[in-house]
Amino acid sequence: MTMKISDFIAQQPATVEKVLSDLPLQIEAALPESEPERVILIGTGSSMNALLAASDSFSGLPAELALRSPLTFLAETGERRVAKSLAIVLSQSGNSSDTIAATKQARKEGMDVIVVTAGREAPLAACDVKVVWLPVEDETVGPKTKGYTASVLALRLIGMALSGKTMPTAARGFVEGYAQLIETARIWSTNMAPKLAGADVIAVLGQGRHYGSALEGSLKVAEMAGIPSFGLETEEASHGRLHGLTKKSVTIALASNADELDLARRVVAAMAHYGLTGFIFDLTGKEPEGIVWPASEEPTTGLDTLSAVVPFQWLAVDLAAERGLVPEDMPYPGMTKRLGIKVGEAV
Ligand SMILES: O=P(O)(O)OC[C@H]1O[C@](O)(CO)[C@@H](O)[C@@H]1O
Repeated sequence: MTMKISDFIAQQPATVEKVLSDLPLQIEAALPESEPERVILIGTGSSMNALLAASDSFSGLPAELALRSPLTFLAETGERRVAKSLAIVLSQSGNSSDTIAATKQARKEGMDVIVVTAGREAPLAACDVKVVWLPVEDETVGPKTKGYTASVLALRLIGMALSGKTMPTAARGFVEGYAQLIETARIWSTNMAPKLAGADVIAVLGQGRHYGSALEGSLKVAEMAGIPSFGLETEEASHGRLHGLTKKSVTIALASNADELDLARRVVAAMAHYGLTGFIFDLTGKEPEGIVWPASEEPTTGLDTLSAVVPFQWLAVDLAAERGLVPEDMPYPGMTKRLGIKVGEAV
């Protein structure tokens, strides 16, 4: 039986449990012997979004932190060769050509490299690197959902392990709330999709780690439902971008604390004055009505980055259906192959 994206979305609580139980040992075995002076996070597309969503878990390290797309990494020279560098490379498929090239280059320069991937047969894992395996190898569709979730969590665990920390056992309580979120967000999306299917643009705003969530949420909508969609920092959006919206546009602003909520409320209120549609996903509260977010963690472990994207995953599937598209196919089948961005069989 062919698995659908809706199945993968629903499997995410089980994926989170598997990552929490299986990956810490793999990560311990993959860490370099000596402390790195520089950590470079490398990935593209959904994997770049996951790196952005998890990068705060590396910020407490004494090492300098850099985040690079594979092509930017390949084009750079100099500095990174001198310090003891650790490249952490994420590719959910293990088939992205530029990511493979960047990995080979990092090894050629003598860097320690940890690859995070689900692609057991893919060329990336064969690059003489340490590998952390994401337990999502059956997700062979282009638009990833549980692969993204597994990636963010794996990276958070790696960031913590590099700082000598482990995920608090209380984090396991998150899974229950997360399962409830998957269900409530599904119902919310079923109700909302008919109202949003005519949008000319869906903008997703987020600040801090949720800039990554905003990029990922908007990527799902674009690649499954074919609606122009983009992610922006909420702060950036308030500096001119809102003028590019129309009365047919929809903006969703993520907020994960009081400051972000204040900014999101100001943005949405200003938009409403001009008849522009905007609403808020308050990850610590009760907005939008119907979605039950997992209880906020104190102190934060950043697990809300797993929650923030869930309504967008469902919305992308439902909007595709509303527009007569098959989400697994993406609006322009064969695009990846034409772009030449993947090795092997690409959709
Ligand atoms: O994580 P990977 O497998 O390197 O893929 C990166 C990106 O490539 C695509 O498969 C196609 O661009 C995206 O859906 C994905 O986000």
